[in-house]
Amino acid sequence: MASNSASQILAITKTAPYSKPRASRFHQSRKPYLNLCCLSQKFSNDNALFCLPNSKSFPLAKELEERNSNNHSPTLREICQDHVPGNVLRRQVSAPPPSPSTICTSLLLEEVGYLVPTDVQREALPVLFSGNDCILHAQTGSGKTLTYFLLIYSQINPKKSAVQALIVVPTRELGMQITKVARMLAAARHMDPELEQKSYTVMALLDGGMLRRHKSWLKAEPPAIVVATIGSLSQLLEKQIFKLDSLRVLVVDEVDFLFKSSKQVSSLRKLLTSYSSCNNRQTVFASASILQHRRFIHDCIQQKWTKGDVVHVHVNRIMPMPACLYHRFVICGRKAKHQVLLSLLQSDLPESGIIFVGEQSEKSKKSGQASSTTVLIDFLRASYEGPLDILLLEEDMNFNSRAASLTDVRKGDGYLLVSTDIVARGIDLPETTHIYNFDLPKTAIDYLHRAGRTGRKPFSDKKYYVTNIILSEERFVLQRFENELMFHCEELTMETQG
Ligand SMILES: Nc1ncnc2c1ncn2[C@@H]1O[C@H](COP(=O)(O)OP(=O)(O)OP(=O)(O)O)[C@@H](O)[C@H]1O
Repeated sequence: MASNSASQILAITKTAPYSKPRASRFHQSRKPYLNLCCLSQKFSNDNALFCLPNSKSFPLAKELEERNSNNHSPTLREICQDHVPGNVLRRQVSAPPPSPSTICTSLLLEEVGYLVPTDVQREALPVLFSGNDCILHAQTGSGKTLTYFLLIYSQINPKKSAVQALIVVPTRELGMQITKVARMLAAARHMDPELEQKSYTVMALLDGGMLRRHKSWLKAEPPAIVVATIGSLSQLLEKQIFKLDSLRVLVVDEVDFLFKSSKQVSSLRKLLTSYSSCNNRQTVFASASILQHRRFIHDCIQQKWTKGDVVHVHVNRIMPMPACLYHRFVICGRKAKHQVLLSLLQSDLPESGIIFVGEQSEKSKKSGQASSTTVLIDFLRASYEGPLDILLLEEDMNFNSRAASLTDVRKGDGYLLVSTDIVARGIDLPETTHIYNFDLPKTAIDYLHRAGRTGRKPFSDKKYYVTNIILSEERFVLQRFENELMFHCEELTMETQG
């Protein structure tokens, strides 16, 4: 994928009906000046995280023409430029005009093929551009990240030396992914004639990072955007290494996960109320799963985590699980699980897959037993003869090895990633076609997020597979997940059953 990116951008641009570069007339003409060389250089390094639709399946110019002639629903760019008159939000408060950087960002998205907004983008962007706080509650893989970045890039000023946007994430891995998206979108500044000299700086303040180096950077020249895990962020805020006085947008991604975590919740509350005030910023909470959302919204207002007119954008409320996922289960004995997985891999021929394994208990660690992940990896390395790379990612690995696994996954050669729930939240690996629950997750919400690591191409009509390898006594647990999340799981019978 990475090696194709430059040619994809060029291919799309050839078909796009754009005029010659006229930077000074940019705003009147609404036709972009796109520094292709510069963009293609940037994308060739970073795009592995951002699935670029291929130009053949995404005929931009043709689609634009058709949409223009058919009284179409708005494109992403139009939403950003016009704030969509007559949109879902009726109580628009004095909406500011779209900033050049919002338009540039949307133009950049269009150039890489992101023409049509996803449901959550269509519903939430007008709300966000109107200045409201927002709870983005939409399926996994539905494009919530871009939604809040379009808001961020509409609000921040690269000429100002202060932290203006903060994105809080639960894991280092998700933080690294979001930082890359932020940096990719920052490339849009090259299309804005007013911002020639200044760039949007993005800092990743993540657990396991080099905080000492970050401290000097924060003091010398505060970045416009910070992506942080709550632990690292709190350390620096407590020591007053930097302040959030100029904060315009605060995003808490995977908000339900962070509020559920006993380690992180008190720091999160402090961030939301003591280090900055909801009256001075726009607050965005995002997740595919917000249990008891009415209660949560009530708490948001009561505790002043958000302003009183926070809008709950809830997409696909009837069906929390993406419709493109096809769920199956195989019942077998404990000892046959490895063999069943192997047979599934041989018959499914995944393009890439993630195999979720339960975390090792403290008791089993203390007794010196090998973890299930290690046993499984050893088994696959000895028995799997297919073309995919077998990789491991789990909490107990050090940060460097974790980063190396993710880099290998993103090389694009096809992978079988054996992992614990550490990759279940937010990680975007669009090449994943199959999920295997080697061990069932503990809760329905965990099932939803694990399953959501596949089916991450918003407009694809492909089917993606989630397969559960269970013991007969676990059938009722899976049934409970099915009822709670309203999906159907089909039984698969296999000859290798033990
Ligand atoms: N308008 C769009 N057109 C095409 N692809 C898009 C669009 N918006 C987002 N995407 C792509 O969809 C994929 C999923 O997006 P994203 O990671 O934001 O999902 P999410 O809603 O945050 O999911 P999760 O809840 O699992 O974190 C990404 O690869 C992203 O590049």
